[in-house]
Amino acid sequence: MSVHIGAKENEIAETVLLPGDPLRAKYIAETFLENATLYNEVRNMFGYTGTYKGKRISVQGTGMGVPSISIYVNELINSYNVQNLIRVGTAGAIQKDVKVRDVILAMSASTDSQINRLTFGGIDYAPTADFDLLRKAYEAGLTKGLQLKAGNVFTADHFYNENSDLEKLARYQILAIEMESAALYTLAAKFGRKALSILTISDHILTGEETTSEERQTTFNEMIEVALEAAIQE
Ligand SMILES: O=P(O)(O)O[C@H]1O[C@H](CO)[C@@H](O)[C@H]1O
Ligand SMILES: O=c1cc[nH]c(=O)[nH]1
Repeated sequence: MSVHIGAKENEIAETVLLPGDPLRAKYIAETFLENATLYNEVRNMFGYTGTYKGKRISVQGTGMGVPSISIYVNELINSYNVQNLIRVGTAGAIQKDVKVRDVILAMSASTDSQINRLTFGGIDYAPTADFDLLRKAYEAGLTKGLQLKAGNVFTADHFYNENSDLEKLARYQILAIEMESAALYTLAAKFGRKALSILTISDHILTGEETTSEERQTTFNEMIEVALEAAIQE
């Protein structure tokens, strides 16, 4: 096992879905995976492995924010040799034409996190999704009759931030705000793995419209199905 994941060697599949909320991991395993077994309960950050349409898939909660997801992604890659990492998260929209319950694909992730500044010094590194996974997810969406939006998201260190200039971010075409993708993409690049964030809009920061916490924990099935359909092609 690794420091934060209690799985034995080979108990985690090479493709892993990554929700922030561990109860969303439980919901995904119980609703979509066959023969799912729980491999991690450390810190209640549930992780399961099962099969989807015959392909072995895992789902691991990551917690909220860059430091937390960074721990799980590092350990999944370095201790369990995970190859494909697909975040299935929620985000707050800041564009008028991005609506609550829309599913978006994060092509890239801008951030106010210091983590890449600490890594790269003066360089503004651009965390980017794996194109092949992005293409597969987009096509899975088309097959389901969804025209998924793809673009730049903002990975924020704050959930509550009175200083952020959302109008400016919107003007520069940021679609939505969340808290993990920049770290996921940077770590996947560092270790030569494939990563993608698929995000359901849980609330609209401009209009105040929001989903319930129960919905964030469960449902959002379109996002999960798109992720699983992309995952089984890996
Ligand atoms: O729903 P998850 O995947 O946790 O994602 C979003 O929700 C949390 C904030 O409520 C942050 O982790 C943010 O990125
Ligand atoms: O990080 C997040 C996630 C959902 N909604 C937000 O406003 N921020």
